[in-house]
Amino acid sequence: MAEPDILVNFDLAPAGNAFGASSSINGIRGGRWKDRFRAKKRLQNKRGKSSFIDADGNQKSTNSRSHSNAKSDAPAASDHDSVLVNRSKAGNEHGGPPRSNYDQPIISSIFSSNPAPVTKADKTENANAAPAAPTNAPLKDGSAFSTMGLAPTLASHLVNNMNISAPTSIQQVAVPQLISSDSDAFIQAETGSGKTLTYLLPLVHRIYTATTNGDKLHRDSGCFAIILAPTRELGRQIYTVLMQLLSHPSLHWLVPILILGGEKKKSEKARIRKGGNILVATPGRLADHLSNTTSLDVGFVKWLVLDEGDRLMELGFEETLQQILTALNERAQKGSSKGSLANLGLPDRRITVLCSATMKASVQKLGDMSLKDALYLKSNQKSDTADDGPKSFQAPAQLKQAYIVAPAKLRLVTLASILRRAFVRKKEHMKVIVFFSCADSVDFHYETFSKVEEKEQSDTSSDSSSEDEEAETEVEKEEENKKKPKRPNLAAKSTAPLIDPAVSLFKLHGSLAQHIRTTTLNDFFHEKDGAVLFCTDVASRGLDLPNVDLVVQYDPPYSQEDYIHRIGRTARAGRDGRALLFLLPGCEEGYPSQVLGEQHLTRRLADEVLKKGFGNAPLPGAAKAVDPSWKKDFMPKTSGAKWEQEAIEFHLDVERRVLASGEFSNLAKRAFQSHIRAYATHVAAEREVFDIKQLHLGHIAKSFGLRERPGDIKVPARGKSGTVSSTSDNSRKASGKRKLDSTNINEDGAQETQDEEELRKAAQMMRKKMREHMNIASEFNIG
Ligand SMILES: Nc1ncnc2c1ncn2[C@@H]1O[C@H](COP(=O)(O)OP(=O)(O)OP(=O)(O)O)[C@@H](O)[C@H]1O
Repeated sequence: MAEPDILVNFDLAPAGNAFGASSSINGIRGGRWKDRFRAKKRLQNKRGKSSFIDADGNQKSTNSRSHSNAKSDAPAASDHDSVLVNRSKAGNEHGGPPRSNYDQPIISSIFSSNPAPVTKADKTENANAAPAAPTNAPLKDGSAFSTMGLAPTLASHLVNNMNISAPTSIQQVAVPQLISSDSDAFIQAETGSGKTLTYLLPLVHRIYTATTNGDKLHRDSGCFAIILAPTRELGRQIYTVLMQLLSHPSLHWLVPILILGGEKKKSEKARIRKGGNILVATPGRLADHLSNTTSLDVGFVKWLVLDEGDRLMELGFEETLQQILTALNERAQKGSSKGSLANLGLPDRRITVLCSATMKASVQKLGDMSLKDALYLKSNQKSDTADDGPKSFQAPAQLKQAYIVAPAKLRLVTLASILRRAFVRKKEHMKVIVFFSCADSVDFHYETFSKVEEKEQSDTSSDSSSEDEEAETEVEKEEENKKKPKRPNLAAKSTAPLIDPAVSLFKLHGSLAQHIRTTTLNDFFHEKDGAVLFCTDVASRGLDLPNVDLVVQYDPPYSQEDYIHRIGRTARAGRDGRALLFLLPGCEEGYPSQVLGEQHLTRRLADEVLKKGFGNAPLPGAAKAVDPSWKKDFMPKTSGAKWEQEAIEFHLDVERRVLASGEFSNLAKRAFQSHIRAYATHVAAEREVFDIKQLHLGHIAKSFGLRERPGDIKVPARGKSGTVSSTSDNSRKASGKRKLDSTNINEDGAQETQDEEELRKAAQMMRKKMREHMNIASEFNIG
């Protein structure tokens, strides 16, 4: 059938604009506009012609079989970088429109009409300057764990079995204090400075020495410590470090328990019944067990650690934390059913330790709620460049921070260029993390860069707990697992031919089922070849992933604290690392000075980055979008630079995939919509820099491979296949809440804490912006 399905993706202006006459198309008169149009298409097909739409929105026609006529029909080579593409070269991977429609050429114009940066790069900056001396590394001044008051067994266990020979600065300051004092404490130190061991070592030391002071304790003696983490991933990581610490034979009686949202409650209950001495938990699930699990004995709890304090507050755990504190106070007054543990050398009162790399109002509020006469413990190590004034946050000095001002339409190709370059010199063990503002955008970009045909099975259902009958005990669970067929590898993992075929691509966000999140992180952690992780902020806090050399913030963070935590996934424990932030030309260029002030960021030039990424060999696994013979006649006369042409081809290939596949197109539309919504939720203090009114929605849509006018983008309703609603309809329904990774937030029992009023205003602004664009012609108003 010659139905021109492709045109449903374009906003056609009234027929008169598109075809030169409102009542006659190619001399065909009368009847409905659609019928005339179909007749015209039939005529064209008979003549062996196909049509294309140029970047200025004009319908053109040319002979697709004979190149001799091509020049006369084609648009004159324009000063902008449009290119004619024969889409028949591409496969129809997702069951898109019929192939005949796919043969129509399209135009791309990513290098035209881009706003120029409003600020100039500082010529004196040298991005290749040697990094400063590390500020979060183990000390090299002869400091040793054995001289810090730690039990010799523990100190030698660290050196001999955990390969940790010298303390970091914060460990040197805080461990002796926490061993000798019963005061509450607030530990503030840079990302990757070893805060986990800083609070674990003193409490394990004190429980260990208590066993040598009096009666032997055992797993049933009660819970001595609770460690709360804001995310399940972080909870699991803390638990792993704790297990390593307790793997010494003299400590094997000390049993840790992990209880997390998203895990089976019944098996957790069984573990709690068996007894455990140190509990690592997410707040929502702990509150649940405190209310419903009678065997959870917290009458003895002597330590409460609140890791990533600000994040705990941000995710809306304030009320839950208050409940937990109240429950712990009540149970402490009642005492434990196991009797008294007096005179064992454990603290008389419960010590609360609050931990964070950043200090902001929410941490102070949590401190007010939970701490009493607390010690403020911070690292002694100063960076060569920083002054001594109080800091709300600071990045490790050796971390090289940079930003790039990339126009919206060039964002995708710039990202491709950066990722490709990242693996040129080294692949082994090299890892990159790319942060996006929302789960939909992660999904879209993951799909864009993935090798679609060979993608491994990935399950995106959001709840894993309902899929199996819950096992009563660990033993029963084991038995059940043996009977079950082996699960395929469920990691959200793929290969990345558009970066490098040897590189693996992973994705992580809160809408993935818990078992996929866990497997994905685990696989990324152990990946020996090059690997890239596309993720939301679910991976920004506390995660300790080895060999992360580069952190890219493709979407800027929601606050300066998020910035610090995101870049803190690299340059850990004294290692080198690089961080790159994407900004749009215009008001966003103020971000480094207006928001990050204390940090020093060098500027990288978008052109230079693109040249490096696209100037050499074509992307290894990329399908070639442009038929060379067409290219000869129609490749635009821009600067003629190879890198520009390669970048255009890369982008066209993505646009082509969007046009060809309903599924991929829906992914792109959802991602675009969620991206805009997310943009509207930047904190009020930063809204001058992230001003939604300045966004060019058409250009943003382009970076998602979309060619429609933003107002015409029909975003499919989630879960109701076949039903679509326009972006503007959906945005009308938008709550405006920053609930971008909802599973992560809600399953753990957190509520929104963002100022409702502030968010409502943001949503209003976003809706206004969308309405404005409904009626404004842009380059997407084709026809
Ligand atoms: N004394 C030490 N010597 C060498 N490596 C260490 C030392 N202490 C901790 N590490 C390692 O440093 C890395 C970072 O530790 P950790 O995750 O505790 O940092 P953090 O300060 O909590 O970071 P974040 O603020 O990002 O959560 C881990 O891989 C850990 O094993």
